[in-house]
Amino acid sequence: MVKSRPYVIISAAISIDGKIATNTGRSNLSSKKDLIRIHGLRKSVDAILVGKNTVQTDDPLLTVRYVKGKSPIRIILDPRGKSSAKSKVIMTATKIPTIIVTLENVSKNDEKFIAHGVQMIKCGKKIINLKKLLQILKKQGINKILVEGGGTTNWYFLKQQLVDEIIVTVAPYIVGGRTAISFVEGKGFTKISNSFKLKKIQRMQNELVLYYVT
Ligand SMILES: NC(=O)C1=CN([C@@H]2O[C@H](COP(=O)(O)OP(=O)(O)OC[C@H]3O[C@@H](n4cnc5c(N)ncnc54)[C@H](O)[C@@H]3O)[C@@H](O)[C@H]2O)C=CC1
Ligand SMILES: Nc1nc(O)c(N)c(N[C@@H]2O[C@H](COP(=O)(O)O)[C@@H](O)[C@H]2O)n1
Repeated sequence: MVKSRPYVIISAAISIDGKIATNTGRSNLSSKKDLIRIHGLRKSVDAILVGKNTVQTDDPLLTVRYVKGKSPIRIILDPRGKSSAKSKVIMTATKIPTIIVTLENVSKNDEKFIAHGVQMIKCGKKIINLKKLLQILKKQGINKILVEGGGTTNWYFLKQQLVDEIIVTVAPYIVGGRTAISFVEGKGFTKISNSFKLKKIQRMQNELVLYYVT
């Protein structure tokens, strides 16, 4: 049965204690070797998706650089369209297709994004309707999406069981701190359920890359 949504992979680097960033937002956890692997993963998907806090904190490019290959479409979940037009991902939108997803009743910031060649998608009234967004993206020919976080975005996808694969690098650091960002933020599950199957383990010096499927 052909799915009406793209295949969704969540990818992240986590500390031994499950954090993806320190309480000051630092997230340089992966080794260069792992970054090369990640850029190979990015090359293999049609789109890469992050939440607006990741754009705000990291000012990422979200491109393929450490290997040869085409950069995927970039998708930012930004319900109120608050991302800065000066962010790298917006400033490079004429070169790499970029989509900003906002809520349906939000349009006052559209112009600043459209001026940079960004495609706007409006989806959802109070929160972005991910099921509807994924159907729209599938219809646009996007068949495989890499969700690169952060923790809140990961929660929204996992809560609605919209994830097919999880690839996490366990990096050899302890981050700690109640306010540091975890791999999955949000309300959290009340029960230990929805287990994932461990498909593969890859050791890279002091890092372990774990591959899970639903
Ligand atoms: N170590 C790693 O692999 C990675 C680390 N990070 C780190 O994670 C941190 C950011 O994570 P978070 O603060 O959790 O934020 P986030 O990057 O997940 O963005 C969350 C925001 O995105 C929007 N959003 C996402 N899904 C939505 C939905 N379904 N409906 C409506 N709005 C939605 C909301 O505005 C929400 O507040 C940064 O410090 C960054 O450095 C980010 C990606 C990867
Ligand atoms: N897998 C992974 N390992 C890390 O150590 C990371 N810090 C991240 N961060 C993600 O990559 C984005 C930066 O990408 P660019 O180098 O700017 O293309 C960052 O925003 C996170 O999404 N990921």
